[in-house]
Amino acid sequence: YLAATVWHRRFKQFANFPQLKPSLLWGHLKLIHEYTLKGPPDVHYDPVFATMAKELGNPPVMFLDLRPASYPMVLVNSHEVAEQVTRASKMFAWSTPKSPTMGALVRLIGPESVLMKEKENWKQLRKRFNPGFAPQHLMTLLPCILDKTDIFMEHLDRLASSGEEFSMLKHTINLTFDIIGAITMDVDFDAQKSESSSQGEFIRLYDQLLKMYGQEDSRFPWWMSPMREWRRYTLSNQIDRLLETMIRAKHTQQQQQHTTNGSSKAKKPRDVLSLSLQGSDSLSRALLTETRDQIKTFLFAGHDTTGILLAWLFYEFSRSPHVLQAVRAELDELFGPDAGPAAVRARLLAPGGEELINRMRYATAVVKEVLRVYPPAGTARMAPPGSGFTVTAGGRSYCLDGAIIYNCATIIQRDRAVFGETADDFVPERWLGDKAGIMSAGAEEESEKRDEAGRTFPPGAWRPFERGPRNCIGQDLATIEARVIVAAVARRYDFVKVGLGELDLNEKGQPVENDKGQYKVKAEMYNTAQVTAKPVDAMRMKVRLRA
Ligand code: HEM
Repeated sequence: YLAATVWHRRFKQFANFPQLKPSLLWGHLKLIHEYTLKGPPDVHYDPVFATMAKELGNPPVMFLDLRPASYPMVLVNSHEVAEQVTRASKMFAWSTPKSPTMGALVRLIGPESVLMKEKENWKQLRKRFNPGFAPQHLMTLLPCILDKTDIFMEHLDRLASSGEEFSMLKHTINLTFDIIGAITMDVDFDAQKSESSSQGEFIRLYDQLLKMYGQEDSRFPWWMSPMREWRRYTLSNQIDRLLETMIRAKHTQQQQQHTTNGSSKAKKPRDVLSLSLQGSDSLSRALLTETRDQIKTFLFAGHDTTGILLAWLFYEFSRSPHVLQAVRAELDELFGPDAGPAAVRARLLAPGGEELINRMRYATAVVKEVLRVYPPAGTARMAPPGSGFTVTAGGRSYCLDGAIIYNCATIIQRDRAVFGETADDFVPERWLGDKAGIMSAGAEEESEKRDEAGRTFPPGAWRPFERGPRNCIGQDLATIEARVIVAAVARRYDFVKVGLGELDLNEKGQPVENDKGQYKVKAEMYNTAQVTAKPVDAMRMKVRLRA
């Protein structure tokens, strides 16, 4: 009976899906391992899956049997199927439920996190926190983003004068952590303090917790390494206590302001936490836990992905001379010839400054292209077994019940059928045909995108923030942040990659352009998996002050 069951599950249950031949004992795990060994051993699993899918002729969905290590998985390679998974349907009013594998993140984001909640519970949370991420509100936070960017530039100035090599990702992640801390809680976490000894207790603990989520740490389930799980648990608990103290203090402060000043006179708080606590006279245990876990989620989701976006963006500046030139020309036109931080700040904070961000058309296209080529995150869903959740692709129907459904943004956003021959290349110009709402990734009613050559892109083909009701709450924040930082930084520094991705100079020591207008590099950079997809060497770079 056992043998028949295993045989059925392995070879019959998902037999109608395109797939490479599984092994009876290891399903596709052995094959994934073999394909991984064809490239660098620490490469992210997305390119490995992409190679496997290519072998099958790039089907819209591909089955990967991860049993006994995990659930069986359906890899979604087509934007049409991805849309069916993430849109609201009769069966799932707020799109297909999240995958139980999200539970691996529980110590980072908390059990009550909006990322993991479903149905009404999720809807209430999203409603409660949405106002803090509305674009008009975010624009009022420009001074805060600029303050933190100034500190980032102080570091870059110092590194430029010393000529040292450094990790760009570490710096961008510290910058985005400081920004998200200020925006969500109005707290200065001092993540950008150069001496780690002078950083606060919170950053120290948080840093330790993040370090426990490396590629190796996440490869095996918790019961195979109970000590690691225990350490995560204790660190997470310590972080929870600190956050709870901060939330209580904020609540008390709000209550006091309310009684002493009267609501009309009091300076209106702008941070996400204060906005979400408004109208809550008492802070019950349940409200405290719920709020703590959302703040924890925002801190994690809001810094890691945006830091990665910036690191890849500066990498592209280092090897795509025409892109950097076009960004600088646009900034000269919009912000005037003075590229100094004070001048950029003054222009952004003057009346009409916010409008400038929306007019950064080329820089916006660059951000969009970075997110297309190097998406930091994706979504994994699962329809309950027996629910009959079915998608159609290429005239065939596939029932996805009981399998992890992984929308693989790396594959979807490099689809040749959509992006043509240049699908793998970095070409920001493809987005210049977009109308004003270039960043409106989540707007379902959006019309098709058009590139300069008049080619159209279906809106679902660009999904770094995912789409549908469960799309990213912080997408406007991330893209506003990125554009403000580009405005401040792009004309001040030249970026030089060192190590992997270093330029391949000619005998005269000059960079050489390839036929795509990019400098040739000695070896290609790639992503590794550390919860999200991160540049493998944490983006080793040098910067030079521009002459
Ligand atoms: C470049 C930056 C970012 C990228 C690429 C990104 C990507 C994503 C993706 C793919 C999802 C869907 C996850 C899933 O379905 O499991 C998501 C959800 C989410 N993101 Fe982001 N994100 C970014 C920035 C931010 C920022 C700045 C915040 C700020 C708080 C944030 C907060 C969230 C939250 C709370 C969710 C869950 C939304 C829900 O389930 O209702 N993200 N993000």
